[in-house]
Amino acid sequence: HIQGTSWNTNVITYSIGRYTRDLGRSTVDSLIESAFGVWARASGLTFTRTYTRNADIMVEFVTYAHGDFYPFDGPRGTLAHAFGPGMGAGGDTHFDDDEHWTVGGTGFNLFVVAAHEFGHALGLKHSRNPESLMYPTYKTFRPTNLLSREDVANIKALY
Ligand SMILES: COc1ccc(S(=O)(=O)[C@H](CC(=O)O)C(F)F)cc1
Ligand SMILES: [Zn+2]
Ligand SMILES: [Zn+2]
Repeated sequence: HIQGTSWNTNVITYSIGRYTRDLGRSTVDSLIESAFGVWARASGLTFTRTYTRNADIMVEFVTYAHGDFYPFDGPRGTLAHAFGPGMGAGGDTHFDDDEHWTVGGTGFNLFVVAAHEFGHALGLKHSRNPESLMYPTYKTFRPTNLLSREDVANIKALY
């Protein structure tokens, strides 16, 4: 995973490939859009959805081996991963479809996990601050203010 690099454009395209069956497509679409919106507000970046496979960030729900060197592991464990900025697989974000993806309540909150992964897709590494979205372990966040002051400072330092 290329870390620490950043995109050299302010308009970043994304495309959604395979979906999960845990949620309706329009629900997934809006959660993904909202997760990008968290970073757009803090960075001034613009995220534009396209319907081609050569978008900067390809978003997919996959299981086990899925075409990169990071196969998923079934339920729990790794929930998702994202490549750092770059051509080709750079930025691509994969969700383990063996997890139960939810809007809230039991299972893993897709909005929260996606916002964390998109932090990686934009070039952010993990934080040691448990209050930060980029802290390495999943927890339920107050969906109102997902980003810590540190998250905001780190994305502003990159863009
Ligand atoms: C808060 O968002 C997340 C926390 C932890 C994860 S993870 O447990 O899947 C993590 C992957 C990651 O940090 O992106 C682990 F190393 F696999 C994903 C999203
Ligand atoms: Zn993958
Ligand atoms: Zn992470």
